[in-house]
Amino acid sequence: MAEGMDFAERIAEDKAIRAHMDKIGRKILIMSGKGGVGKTTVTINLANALVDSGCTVGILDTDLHGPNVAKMLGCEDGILQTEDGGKSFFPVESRPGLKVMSLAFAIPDKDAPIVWRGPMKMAAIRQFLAQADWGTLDYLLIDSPPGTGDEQLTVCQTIPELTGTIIVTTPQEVAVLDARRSVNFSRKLQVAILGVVENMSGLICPHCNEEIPLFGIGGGKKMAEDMKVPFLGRIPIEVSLREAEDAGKSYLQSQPGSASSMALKQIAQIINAGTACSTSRSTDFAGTETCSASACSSCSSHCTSRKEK
Ligand SMILES: Nc1ncnc2c1ncn2[C@@H]1O[C@H](COP(=O)(O)OP(=O)(O)OP(=O)(O)O)[C@@H](O)[C@H]1O
Repeated sequence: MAEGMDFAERIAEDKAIRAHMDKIGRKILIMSGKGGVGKTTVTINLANALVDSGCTVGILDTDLHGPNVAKMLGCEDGILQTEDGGKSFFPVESRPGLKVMSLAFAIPDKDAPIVWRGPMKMAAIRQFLAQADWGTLDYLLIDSPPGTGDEQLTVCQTIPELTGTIIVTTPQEVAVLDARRSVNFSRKLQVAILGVVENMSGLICPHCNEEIPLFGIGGGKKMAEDMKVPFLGRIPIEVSLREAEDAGKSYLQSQPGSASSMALKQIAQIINAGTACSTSRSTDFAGTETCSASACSSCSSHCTSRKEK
C-alpha cells in the first residue's frame, strides 16, 4: 500500500483502475531483460502501426528513470490536461488515435534524475493507472524499463486482465539470456506471452544494403523455439530508424518500404490478426476457455504455448 494511504483509499484506487481498464481492449506489457534492446522502439512503432490500421492506442511509459517515449514520438512538450481539481488527467494525444502518458510530461526539468525507491515507483504507476482518463481504447501498450522488478511486477499485479507480454531481445547471447528471465517472469506471474521480438537483428548497410550480423542473427528466434513461445519477427538495425526516433518522427511513415518498417507492420498484424479492433475486447490471450480457435482463431498460436503448459 502506498505510504500514507489507508485501506479505504486503496480500495477506491483499485476501483478507479478497474473502471479505466475496463474501457480498454488489450493491455500488453513490452519488456526485456537487458537494457537498450529496443522496447521503446517496438512499443512506439507497434502503436503507430496499429493506429495506421484503424485502432485506437494508448502508450503508458513505466520507464520512470528514463521516460523516452514522448521524445521518440515527438510529443515531449505535451501538457497533461487535468480535471476534478487535478484528481484525474487526460493523456497527451501524440496523433489522432494515439495517446501517451509518461512521467516526462510531469517533470519540468528534463535533466532532473528520478531518484525513487521501489514503493515510490509502485505508487506512481498505480496513480497513472487510477487517474489517467484514456477513454475507450483498443490497445494499451505499456513500455517498461529493463528487468523484472518493481515496474513490471506492479503492472502485472495491478492491471486487471492483462492480455500478455511481448519480450524484446537482440540476438546477442547476453541479451537472450536475460530475455529468458522475462519469459520465466511472465510464466511465474501467469501472464500470457504473446511472443518474442528479435530487434537489432543484423545491420543493413546504408551504402550497399548488405546485412552485417552486428549482434548476430537468429538468437531471439532460437530462444523462442527453445522456450516454446511464439516468435513475432526480426527487426534489423537501420540508421534511418534511429534517426527518425531521435527526431520524434514516425518511422513507418517516413520509410514505409524499409525492411524494419515491413517487419514492424507484420508484427502489428500478428498481434492484431484477424480480430477487428472492436471485437478484440472479448479476446483473452490468457489461454482460458474464452480463447478457443472459434472465438479467437487468429490468436490460437499465441495461446497454444499456454495450453501446453
Ligand atoms: N532496429 C533498430 N535500428 C536502429 N536503431 C535502433 C533499433 N532499435 C533501437 N534502436 C535505437 O537504439 C536505442 C535504444 O533503443 P530503445 O530506446 O528502443 O531501447 P530500450 O530497450 O527501450 O532502452 P531502455 O532499456 O533504456 O529502456 C535508441 O536510440 C533507438 O533509436
